[in-house]
Amino acid sequence: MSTPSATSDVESSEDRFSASRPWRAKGVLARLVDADALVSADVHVATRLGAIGGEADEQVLLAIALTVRALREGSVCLALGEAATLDGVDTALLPALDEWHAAVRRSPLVADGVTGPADRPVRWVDGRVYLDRYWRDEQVVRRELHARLALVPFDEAALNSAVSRLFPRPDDGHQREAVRAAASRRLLVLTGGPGTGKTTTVARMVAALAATEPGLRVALAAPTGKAAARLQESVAAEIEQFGATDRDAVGHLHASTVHRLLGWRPGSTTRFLHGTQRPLPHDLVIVDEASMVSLELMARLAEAVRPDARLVLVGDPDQLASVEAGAVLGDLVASLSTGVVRLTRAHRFGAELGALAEAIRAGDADAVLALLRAGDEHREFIETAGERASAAEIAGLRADVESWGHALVGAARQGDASAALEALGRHRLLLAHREGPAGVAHWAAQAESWIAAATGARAWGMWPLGRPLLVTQNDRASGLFNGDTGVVISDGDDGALVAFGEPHSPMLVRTSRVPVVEPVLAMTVHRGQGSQFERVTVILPPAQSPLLTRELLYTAVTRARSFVRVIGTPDAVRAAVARPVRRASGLREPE
Ligand SMILES: Nc1ncnc2c1ncn2[C@@H]1O[C@H](COP(=O)(O)OP(=O)(O)OP(=O)(O)O)[C@@H](O)[C@H]1O
Repeated sequence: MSTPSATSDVESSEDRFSASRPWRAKGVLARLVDADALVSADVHVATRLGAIGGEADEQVLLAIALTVRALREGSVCLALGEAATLDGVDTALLPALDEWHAAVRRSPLVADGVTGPADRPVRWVDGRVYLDRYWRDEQVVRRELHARLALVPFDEAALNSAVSRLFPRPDDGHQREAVRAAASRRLLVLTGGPGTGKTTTVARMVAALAATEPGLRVALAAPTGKAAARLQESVAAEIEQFGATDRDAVGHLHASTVHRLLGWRPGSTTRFLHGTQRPLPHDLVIVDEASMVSLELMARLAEAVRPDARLVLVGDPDQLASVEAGAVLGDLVASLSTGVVRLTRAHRFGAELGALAEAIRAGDADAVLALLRAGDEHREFIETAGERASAAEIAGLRADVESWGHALVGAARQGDASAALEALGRHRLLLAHREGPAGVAHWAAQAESWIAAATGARAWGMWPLGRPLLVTQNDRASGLFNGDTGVVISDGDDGALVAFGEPHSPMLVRTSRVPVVEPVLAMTVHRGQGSQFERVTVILPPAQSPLLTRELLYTAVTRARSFVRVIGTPDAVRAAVARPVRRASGLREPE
């Protein structure tokens, strides 16, 4: 193993105390920090565990630090054999694999294998290194979900008659299959791209299962308050279409966040009221936008659903996964041979955008570029000559933002909440990064100044009329959730109100009661998840950006209902398509 690099010996005092440079890091850990392959927190966790557990072997500390990095990047564990593929990691700095495995397995910090002791902070299983609590969560998810895959008896005659009634069209085949699958096992993973009928299927599935099991207790949930509100609204609209018998059988369905369903305990984000000891009372638990559920939350959910109840996970595994570690939905789709139904027929999403999304999903960069370059009223590719778009290259974006601003400010001045909310959904500017030339901060300021110049609206002060706002914290008092968006509108007098919700049912909140908000003239693709807009412009970062992934491009493109404009270099498009996110986990591995 190596000695500290020459650069670390001549570091400036500023470097020494920078947040990313642990001053106590030595040897290979220091070199990996210098190479930006590790940050201070990775090294800190490893050295603290080493100090507590009496482990000084640099090879073990290196494995732990790289595992912490992997968690930071969304993986659940680190396969030591793949450490050399991590960005910034110089293979020459890594120990020989056999020697490395042996050192980790004999460490007093490490439980060796699935039968290893339960009181060690780190676990090694088949070449993968976990912080032990993630391994335990993975075991819970695997055990609880796999146990639900056994076939269960159900009233076939009642189900068939309900399915024929609820899905009368010949081409509803996949949706009918999904309902049968939900009846025949206690786990269903229902996937599909935007507008493929997932929510419609959920509503009709509840009705069909309620026909076979009168009195069925149903819980609907989603990872965010916004997604839960959207689920509730869509399911309620679908139920309205049912005949009286099915409507009565289903009753009123309320959707909540997964956290609230499990019984949030104040002061703890990881412990809930409901769990193995006190399971949820429901017979059917349906979780929408399940791609955003982390491993940890999925483990708590899986424990809390009664073993004899049904769990239905609904989502699009090709979208960006949860911010926290784990991509459980994707892992389940990749590893389960039963219990997964994918809806493929796009009911709403325009065919042209559907083809583009499919080409991204399939990883076919040539097809993606050809579809983008073909350009029509649904898609536009602004191929920038350099990494930064010129004024001419962003002229179309500017025109869209200005027309968006006119609609927002016009409706706001009239005090017309519905028109303001309708305008809000007309266009959204999406970016991969928060900071930098291709980041939200820069482009939001740009958009705000364009709107101010075009409309004469003031761009300062807390509540300028027409300003779009994003709620950044859940607030029970006002019923607003992190991720909700609204528009400042006139109260008809000298003051302002903020309109939230949907255009057909706006919710008006006094400015004094509005929770923590920020202007939302542009947002990250991550933030845009769970929402759709008429027109979307996505500005890609340089091809080298680590955030530029297939899931990012897919999520951005599928936020558009009718038009998407991609601004960037062809290299950036190719880089995105070529880089599916690989989140390491043991869930994909056979048992
Ligand atoms: N079997 C069907 N027959 C006719 N229309 C349908 C059918 N299934 C879905 N739709 C319609 O297709 C549109 C999209 O359906 P839905 O909202 O259920 O899709 P989704 O996959 O949940 O979309 P998203 O991912 O955006 O939430 C809706 O307008 C819905 O009414």
